[in-house]
Amino acid sequence: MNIGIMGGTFNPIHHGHMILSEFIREELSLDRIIFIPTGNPPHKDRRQVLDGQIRKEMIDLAIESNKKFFLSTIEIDRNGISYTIDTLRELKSIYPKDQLYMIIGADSLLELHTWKDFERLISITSFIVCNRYGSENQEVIRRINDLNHRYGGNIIGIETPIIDISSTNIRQRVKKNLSIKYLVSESVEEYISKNKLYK
Ligand SMILES: Nc1ncnc2c1ncn2[C@@H]1O[C@H](COP(=O)(O)OP(=O)(O)OP(=O)(O)O)[C@@H](O)[C@H]1O
Ligand SMILES: O=C(O)c1ccc[n+]([C@@H]2O[C@H](COP(=O)([O-])O)[C@@H](O)[C@H]2O)c1
Repeated sequence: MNIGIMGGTFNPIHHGHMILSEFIREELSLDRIIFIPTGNPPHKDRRQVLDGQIRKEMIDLAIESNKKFFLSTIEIDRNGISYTIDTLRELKSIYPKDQLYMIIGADSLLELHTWKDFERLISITSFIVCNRYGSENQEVIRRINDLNHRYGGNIIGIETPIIDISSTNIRQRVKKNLSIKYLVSESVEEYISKNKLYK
């Protein structure tokens, strides 16, 4: 199987994540996409991040209608900070015969050199990079070529639609009592409202 791994804080999951995952799945003929919410995210202020169980429940709701979308709680279930190198090692032992592709946005690519064991990570992982509003295309291409050349990486840039949605913006809108309709699924919108999240 060809499997896309969509890792993220998902605080909350939004239509940017969903549209890009489906786009990449189709473009690369992937058999499935596995969403992996971070337990304790390495590069984010934990005080701003909702409990893993709540973020997981929102992902469950959002992906319910797509049979090719799956959720894994390996990072939430693991103690300590969720490093991608550990997650990929675990996934490779679960899926030894399958091809794994780690999907990231261009903003994450520009920070990749700060990730744990990044040289090793790049040499053992195929990355798919999506365009992101605010990340300059030429810089992204230059960075991909440089990492592939210097570290023997297999980083592939894909021309994806630019979708200017972020979890940060959604949290800010909820706080200001502004609508988040069409930014997240209806089920996630209801869940956020019912549980008074991000107030
Ligand atoms: N609109 C988007 N376009 C392209 N990539 C995205 C988009 N939203 C998220 N991503 C990518 O999805 C992955 C997980 O993102 P994450 O859950 O942190 O969402 P976010 O919207 O970036 O959150 P926050 O605003 O809280 O930083 C990251 O690799 C990120 O670059
Ligand atoms: O392994 C690391 O050091 C590392 C540092 C920053 C981010 N990541 C991963 O990158 C993915 C997107 O992260 P984020 O913070 O944008 O939600 C998610 O799977 C994180 O676990 C991983």
